[in-house]
Amino acid sequence: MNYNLAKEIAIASIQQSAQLCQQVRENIPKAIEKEDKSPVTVADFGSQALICKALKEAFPNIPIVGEEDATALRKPESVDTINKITGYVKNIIPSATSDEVLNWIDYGNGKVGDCFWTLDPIDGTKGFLRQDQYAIALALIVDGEVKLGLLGCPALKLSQGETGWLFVAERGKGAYRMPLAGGEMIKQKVVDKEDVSRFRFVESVEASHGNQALQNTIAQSVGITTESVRVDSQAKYGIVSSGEAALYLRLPSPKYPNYRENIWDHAAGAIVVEEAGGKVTDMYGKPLDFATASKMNDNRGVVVTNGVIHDTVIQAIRQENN
Ligand SMILES: Nc1ncnc2c1ncn2[C@@H]1O[C@H](COP(=O)(O)O)[C@@H](OP(=O)(O)O)[C@H]1O
Ligand SMILES: [Mg+2]
Ligand SMILES: [Mg+2]
Ligand SMILES: [Mg+2]
Repeated sequence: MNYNLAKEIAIASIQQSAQLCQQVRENIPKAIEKEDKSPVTVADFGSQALICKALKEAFPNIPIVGEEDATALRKPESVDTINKITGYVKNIIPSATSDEVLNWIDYGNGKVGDCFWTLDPIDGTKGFLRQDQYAIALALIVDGEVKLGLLGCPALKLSQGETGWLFVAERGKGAYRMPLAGGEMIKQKVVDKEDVSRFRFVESVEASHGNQALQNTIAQSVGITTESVRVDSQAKYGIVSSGEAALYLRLPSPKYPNYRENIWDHAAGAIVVEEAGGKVTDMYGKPLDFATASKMNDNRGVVVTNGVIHDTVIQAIRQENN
């Protein structure tokens, strides 16, 4: 597999998708409710259409396991929505028709296998709707291992540089970030233990996506006394990978004890942190399973660290659970 070509196609399609998402955001999009009651917007669909089209044209035989699906859009009552999505896609691909856009979205109905992409066209839809953080997350998984991961974070501002970053990581070749609009690649490195000033922890904004009380207890028990930084989406992985936080905790919400994490919510972020020297496991220290299904049925929670504190965090979680 030519990972350089894959990276190039992925970067270009994420940049296109970020343009569409930002255009939608300027027009204050409305949430559409999905069957599972979670929100989706015309940007989620438009982003999935653009990225799936680009990937399928370059790699026709590699399935794409994407979050969204066009079934609901094919219903007669959804004609306004699909026309709106196609309008935004046409700003990027003028020749696009609604039928093509529906088919491009449904390229994302691929199944996990020995080589597949997983795509979250907008991770953090609630953040996107709130005009806060969101991420366009794409990963390539080969023989059960994440080989490539890309995170487009159009609204992310770090301690230096402009707003809008694109994180790129290839297994064994390090993690980098570049300005989303293009520019120099900056090597990523997680925070050292000594750098206490950046020894912060990040967690979701949405209380229902984690266990904020327990997350704060665990963070304090490993010496992080500052308030948590609440951020939507896998931008949290970009922040840990940039060395601007030491820990991202995502413990199961007591309200949804049977919830299982989607692979598209973590695959890209995981390699972006691992290739910057960090570590990503579930709350028991088990590796995340990106190979078996689109949900990580045998994992509970997610722990993301700078590596050096990982075992201490897992130990602290074990103690709290006894
Ligand atoms: N009860 C729950 N526990 C954990 N994650 C959840 C959840 N309900 C939804 N999510 C996931 O949380 C993701 C957003 O993560 P974060 O909280 O870090 O912003 C959502 O992705 P989408 O926004 O792509 O649907 C969704 O998949
Ligand atoms: Mg969603
Ligand atoms: Mg998501
Ligand atoms: Mg999503």
